[in-house]
Amino acid sequence: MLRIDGLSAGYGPVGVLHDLTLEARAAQITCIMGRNGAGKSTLMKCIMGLVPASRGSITLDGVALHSLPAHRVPGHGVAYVPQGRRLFGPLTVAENLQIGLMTRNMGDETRDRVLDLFPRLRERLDQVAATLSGGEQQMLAIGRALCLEPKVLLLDEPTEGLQPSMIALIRDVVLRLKETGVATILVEQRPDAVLQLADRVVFMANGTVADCSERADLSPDAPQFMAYVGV
Ligand SMILES: Nc1ncnc2c1ncn2[C@@H]1O[C@H](COP(=O)(O)OP(=O)(O)OP(=O)(O)O)[C@@H](O)[C@H]1O
Repeated sequence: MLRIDGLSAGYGPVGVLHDLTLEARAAQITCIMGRNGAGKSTLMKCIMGLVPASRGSITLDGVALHSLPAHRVPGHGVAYVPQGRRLFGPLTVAENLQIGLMTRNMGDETRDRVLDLFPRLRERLDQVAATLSGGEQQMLAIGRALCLEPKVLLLDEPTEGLQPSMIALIRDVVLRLKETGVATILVEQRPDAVLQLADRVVFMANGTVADCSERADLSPDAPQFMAYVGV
């Protein structure tokens, strides 16, 4: 289980996260919602060690991630698909996947599992990543993350700007990963998607957790959506 306790972090003197506490459990999808600037992406970066914690702790099954250098966090089974995907554009699909595989010394079996989830990538292994469509790039970004066989998967608005069929595909993949025990933290702004996917919904405001609800306790007109997302 990923535990975040009393986390504060920011950029230089600017504080963004304040005394934030949450858990992401294995085989659960934890959705993070909040208005623009609430600190959702900063939280993801902090878990990955890309933004240092100034207070508090982030632990995964007892390992103190907050005291590791950023390049060692993925090795502990935490994979991150940032907003904007950040692929290696000049490299091919196969090379991008290879970089994911090498991070945790995974082999052909893992690669095959990922390509089974995204058959379109299998057809395009030699294509340069920068020439893929937006949806294909997102598949590759998620596929590369899955090449780590992660215990925890961080997805920052993975369906932003995608067409409905691609959104449905990504939703199905996230649900299948849940069945395999992955703890997913999904930043998502659309209540309909959250209500389909989430086990728990964490609403952030001003860099901290303003509300945490079980999905079963939320309906499409739940006041939290209006209060913390404005929809
Ligand atoms: N590199 C940075 N340097 C300084 N301030 C930053 C930096 N990145 C983000 N911030 C600030 O941190 C605050 C939180 O930003 P963050 O991107 O975490 O919010 P968010 O909830 O993900 O927003 P959005 O929904 O718009 O993506 C914002 O006020 C933003 O301006």
